[in-house]
Amino acid sequence: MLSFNILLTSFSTVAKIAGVCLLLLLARGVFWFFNMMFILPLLDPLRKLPGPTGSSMQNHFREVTDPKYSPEVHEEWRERFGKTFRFHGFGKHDFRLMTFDFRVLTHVLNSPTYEKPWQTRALLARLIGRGIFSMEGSEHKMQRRLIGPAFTSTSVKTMVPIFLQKARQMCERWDILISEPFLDDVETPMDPPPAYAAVATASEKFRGRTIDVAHWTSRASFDVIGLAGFDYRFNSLDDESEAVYSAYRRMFNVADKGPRMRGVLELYFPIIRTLWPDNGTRVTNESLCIIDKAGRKLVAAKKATVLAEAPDVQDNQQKDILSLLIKANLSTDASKRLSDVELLDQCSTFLLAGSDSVSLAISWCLHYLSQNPKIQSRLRDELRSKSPSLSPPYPAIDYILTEEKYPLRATLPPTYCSTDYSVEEHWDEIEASPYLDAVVRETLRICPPVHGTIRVATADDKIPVSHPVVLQDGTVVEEGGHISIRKGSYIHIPIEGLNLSTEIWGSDAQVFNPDRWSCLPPSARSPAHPGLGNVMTFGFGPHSCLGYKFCISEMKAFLATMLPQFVFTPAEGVEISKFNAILTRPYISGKWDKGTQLPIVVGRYTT
Ligand code: HEM
Repeated sequence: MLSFNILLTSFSTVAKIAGVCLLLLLARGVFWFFNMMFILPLLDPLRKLPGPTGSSMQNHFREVTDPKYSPEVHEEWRERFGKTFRFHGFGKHDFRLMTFDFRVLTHVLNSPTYEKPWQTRALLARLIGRGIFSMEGSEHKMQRRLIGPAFTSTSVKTMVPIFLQKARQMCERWDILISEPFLDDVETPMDPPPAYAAVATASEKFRGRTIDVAHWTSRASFDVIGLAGFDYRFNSLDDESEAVYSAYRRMFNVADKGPRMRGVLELYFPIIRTLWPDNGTRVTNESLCIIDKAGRKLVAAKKATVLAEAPDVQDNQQKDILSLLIKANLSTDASKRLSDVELLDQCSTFLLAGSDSVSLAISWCLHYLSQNPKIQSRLRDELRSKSPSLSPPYPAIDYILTEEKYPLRATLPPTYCSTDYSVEEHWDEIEASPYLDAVVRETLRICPPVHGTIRVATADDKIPVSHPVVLQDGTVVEEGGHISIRKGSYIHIPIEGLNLSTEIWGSDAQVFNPDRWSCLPPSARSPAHPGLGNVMTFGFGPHSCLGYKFCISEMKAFLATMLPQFVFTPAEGVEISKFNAILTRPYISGKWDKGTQLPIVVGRYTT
């Protein structure tokens, strides 16, 4: 009886303590909520800035991030509130900064006070590990120093044969698709589209087939980064069921659906994934497992090769990015070296950063060319006039990969080996095509695959402005003055908004006009415009895109291979829309559930 009483007393003591703890926890929660909703906003210096309002729980995420609305909304806000203003994040209490003032942007993107928010880094780390994307501070600096040399112009030039070879291979697949007998339920031969009537011979019907170009460029660019990044043959152009490729596709098909409430909850409470995994979590985990296994093998094999190599073998010659990275890693101070896991994370980073982004840029370019037949014809004429090698029937098409010059390419199909034309000559012709350069730049301007990026202030700060900001109370912060921002505030960098700003690009900013690149307005030129290549597409500052040159070269190689051979026209009755989920993707309006798609009629160009 006594022991029962003792038990009862101890139980009631424990219950009391638990009750008090619970109450304290609840009080802490209530205080946190009250503080976040009512006290902190009163003290937030951003509340003084002009900007759009809304009801207490209204957010502006759709206006800021959805490409369906963002181009118009950004322009309207900039005109109404000036270059620097605030909008609402998760509700009226959540003030966020947006700016079109390059002085503000330069400060934010260059200062160590501003970092990528932990939410962005956690989301990326879940998918691609802790690579350079999720690094900040000294760790980031160290990784950038190691990785940077693998992306110089010289290094990228050694990758050109891969770009050209994969572009050729994709064109061959398209050619086969176009040549296949037309089945009633797939496609029928058709009259040439009016803009191309002149190019079809009288006896020949224009042979065109609707091809989902986004699907094919995605496969091609994955193969490219496999070879250029790790000398690994995904071969997804031939077989899209390749294990690592399909694991990536499955994983990103989940992520590409965009943020859902569950995803946001998982970010704050990752335990949900373990306790209550849904189908998306299972698919992601399985995919990560496959990628991890393949990646470990690859890193181990590469490391062994690099270690076995004579130390005097020249860098930047016939080397994939991972080999260059391993070599640089080995020659660095042991305490600063990347571990095998970190090397693996870099591989995943390159796969994410280097495949879909470029494939989308190429796809969007084909979309704009299909809608602008005159621009398309002019580009084709330029490419065909440059060199016989750029005109069908490609007398020297096997020139591209000569084994003695490009031993790395020894792993590629033997059909691409002959010696009658050098890659250098071919590439020089492509590089010396001004209209191609303008088309590529214009595509990257008008449809940047990365729609925007975010930074968070890690300390209270004062940001200099180069354009006056009229505060809510009428006070003016003059040019050269400062606006205050407090620790924890978010800054949205509107990449697309800046690329489409009429103030920078002129009244035709939303028009696809490659000619603008022969006479840029001063506001779009350096030093007024600090972006890489005069656009914001690749950012600038210490976190700017490492793959900028890689991307431009790959795009040029693909367009220079496709355009002389094919004609692109919009698929009839299909309207294409943009969706922003990690990257800006095309889909058929009303059919987002079918995922990324960009159907275009691809016809053979005949003279
Ligand atoms: C159209 C193609 C591409 C676009 C639009 C693009 C865009 C960007 C942007 C905007 C950033 C900066 C993000 C931020 O500041 O928050 C970035 C960073 C980066 N990009 Fe790209 N990128 C492209 C292609 C590539 C390619 C092909 C590679 C590599 C093969 C690559 C590798 C990287 C890396 C490693 C970073 C992180 C740099 C750092 O944090 O120091 N990108 N990219």
